[in-house]
Amino acid sequence: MVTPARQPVAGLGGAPDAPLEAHTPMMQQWLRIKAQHPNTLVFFRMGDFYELFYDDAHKAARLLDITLTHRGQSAAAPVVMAGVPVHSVEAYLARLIRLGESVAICEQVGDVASAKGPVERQVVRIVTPGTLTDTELLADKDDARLLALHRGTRGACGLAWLAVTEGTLHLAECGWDDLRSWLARLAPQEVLLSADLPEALQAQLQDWRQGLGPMALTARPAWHFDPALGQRRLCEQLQVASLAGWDTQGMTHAHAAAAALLAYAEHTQGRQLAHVRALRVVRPHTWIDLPPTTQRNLELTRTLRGEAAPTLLSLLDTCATGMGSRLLRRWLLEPPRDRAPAQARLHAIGLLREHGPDHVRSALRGVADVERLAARIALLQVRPRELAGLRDTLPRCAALAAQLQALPAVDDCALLRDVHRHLHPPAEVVALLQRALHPEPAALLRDGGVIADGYDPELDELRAIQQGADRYLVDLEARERARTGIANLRVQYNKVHGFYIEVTQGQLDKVPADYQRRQTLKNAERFITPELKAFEDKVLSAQERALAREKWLYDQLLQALQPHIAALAELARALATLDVLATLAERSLTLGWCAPEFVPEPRIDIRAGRHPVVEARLQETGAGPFIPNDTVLDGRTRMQIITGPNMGGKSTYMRQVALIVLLASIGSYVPADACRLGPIDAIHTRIGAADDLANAQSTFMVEMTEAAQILHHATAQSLVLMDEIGRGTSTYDGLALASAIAAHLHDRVQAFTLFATHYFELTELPKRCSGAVNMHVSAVESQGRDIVFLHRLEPGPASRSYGVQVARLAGIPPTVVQHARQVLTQLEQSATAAQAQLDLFSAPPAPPPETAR
Ligand SMILES: Nc1ncnc2c1ncn2[C@@H]1O[C@H](COP(=O)(O)OP(=O)(O)OP(=O)(O)O)[C@@H](O)[C@H]1O
Repeated sequence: MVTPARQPVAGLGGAPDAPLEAHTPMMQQWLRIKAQHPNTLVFFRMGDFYELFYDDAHKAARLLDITLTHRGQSAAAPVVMAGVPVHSVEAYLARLIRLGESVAICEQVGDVASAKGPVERQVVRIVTPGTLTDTELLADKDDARLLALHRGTRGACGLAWLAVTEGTLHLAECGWDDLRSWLARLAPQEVLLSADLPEALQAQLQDWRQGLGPMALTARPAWHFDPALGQRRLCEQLQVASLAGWDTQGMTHAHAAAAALLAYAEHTQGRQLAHVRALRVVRPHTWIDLPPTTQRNLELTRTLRGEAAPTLLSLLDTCATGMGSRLLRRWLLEPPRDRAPAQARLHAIGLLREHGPDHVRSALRGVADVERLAARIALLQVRPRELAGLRDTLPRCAALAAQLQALPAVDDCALLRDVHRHLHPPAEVVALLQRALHPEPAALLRDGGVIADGYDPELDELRAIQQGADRYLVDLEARERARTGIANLRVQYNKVHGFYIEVTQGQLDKVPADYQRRQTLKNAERFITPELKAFEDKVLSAQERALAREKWLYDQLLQALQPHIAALAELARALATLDVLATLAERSLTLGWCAPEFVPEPRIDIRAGRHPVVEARLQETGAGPFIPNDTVLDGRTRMQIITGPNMGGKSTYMRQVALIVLLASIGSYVPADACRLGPIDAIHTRIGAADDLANAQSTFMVEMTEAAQILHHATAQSLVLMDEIGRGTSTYDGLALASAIAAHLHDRVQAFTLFATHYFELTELPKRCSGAVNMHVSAVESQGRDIVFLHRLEPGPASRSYGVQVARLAGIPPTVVQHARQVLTQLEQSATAAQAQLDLFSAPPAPPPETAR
């Protein structure tokens, strides 16, 4: 029995639920394919269009703003459909991917001419936000990262991630509480989770997405997350007998995640990832912690408004290649705690600075994206022109290697030596590409003209037939004119009718008997002769055979390149590393930065430090010079209580310290005259006030949640920035909390702390706390009332806050300002009287007994 047709939203009927047999053969084919891809939009190739049916069509029409139509009947109901033209599919895909959708591309793989019933179709690849490899869909500077998350027992999480275009798998384990930080840092476009992850946790992940940018969540069957399977698949992937070399025994949660990750990546690409041969295990304390709030507040890769510039990354990224830009972003977000890698980078940057990085940078400009190309070759997706780009790039690498070798003292620099070693492209690949590829190949393989002349005798012969055709047709025309006496007889070709001889009306009486009529026009007739027909068959079949031969040769070429994928991936890493090092060298020279020095004892000692982004903006706008400031924090002085007027530069100063610490830790030069830095394990920030309305959290709640996280996680090796904590509530509550938090950070946590506040009462803290000092940003009043910010950090507390003066500058009406002045005077008088009794920094009371909680 046929089940009643579903009524789709737009009122157009559809019958996807009817039994299969009730459908037309083509819709049966679609339904079978759709059943295998229930959560994915199926782009079903029909001639020059990709069509979507039923619910997919409704969804696509809504998301892409394309027309919903219906055509014919299947299972006694009209077939609801929407389509996009094949030639512009990339633009539609890009839109869907940005919206977090996935698309299964289903192509006609059978022979249209010989097919009985609908031509055979297959899903050839699945395009998802986390597995993009297409150059058109993926910006040069962005990675598409796929992460699989496995939640094990007691909140332990296994993570496995990769960028399909990159070739390195990563594994890590963390607690559920730290997961958000990991997600913020790794910024995956797509997260795979087990379908049986409890709903509450799924909801939490959904919530986190609000603050973390676009991140699609894709549920996968629970059995895909199998640790034993993961271990086996990792061994297969890395082509090793055991994972002992990576010391991942015991990382069962990460193995489980890897199983799901690899299965999904292969499922979407339709093949094994032959180019993914490297594994990196990230241990919990490998990187300096940069919680999501820190990444946001310091505007590392995005401004507070979510824009790409001006940020630290946008200031740094003058990389010559997309590979370099992507690596630089990774360096910035993954600063190692171990100082050895930073030392190595600093050494290399120093050398490049000495000899001018410009020649290396100009040699890198225009170099093809070897990293992505290696992946696309491995996935058999690479296009002819991309391969031509690779062919033209490879010889340049050898020239780059020669340039590097010419640098004096390069042999003393381990990192540059390593780069140099990998800058030699496999000679076979260079020779093969130069021989096989046409100097300027067509964009698409199906157009032909991709394989070079002289590479394959059979192809050359087929091409000779086509090229000989022109000569032959001119000869034939001359011969027929002579034979028939028709002077204006013409031999021509069009796509519909093939070759023909055209004779005008007035000459028809001269047409010989062997001319067969093909077409009648208004003023002429078109004919064919047995000779021309035979010629036509030969030429057309030569053309078809040449195209088929080119396709076969191209496939052979890709196969021949497969053994060299690993070498190309190494080459790509070397190019990217060199690009970033040369970029950091250039930046340091252009912006006047210095090399930091690492010391084993606790210390943040910065001379004449600057905020690089604010400084650049001041320079751009011609708004005066940036005033540098010193910072001295060490084993004895661990906390600065910073006071001073609004707009005085407190936030700028605190952020600049954090940015300098971060830059030094990634091995970059820093915006200062000198910088000595001890070990650092985290940068925590509590800055600004942002309502999290989406999560129903008030400004104050957000403030306290962030402060709580810092108090729980910071250690004596952490840098903590606290900007105006407590201002989200009543004055007394705020003051009480701010003083208790400052005391806790000083006494218990002992983190390096920069504590900016408008509560003057907090300037009393250094009297009791020997590790704390008062600092203030200076300002002076000029001409009686106007305030001039000096932006200089000086010892001691600020004498006043100048809030009313700043309000005046901001344009508050004079009567209101005057009123405020009067209120302020009264408040100050009564506060002086009350202050004597208040002891904010008496020792905290004993904690309540355990049972009382
Ligand atoms: N060292 C400096 N040299 C030059 N200009 C500076 C300096 N520091 C800050 N400024 C300028 O002053 C502006 C205000 O600085 P900032 O936001 O750091 O002040 P603030 O003391 O934190 O203010 P508020 O207390 O209102 O948050 C900055 O946008 C910048 O243009």
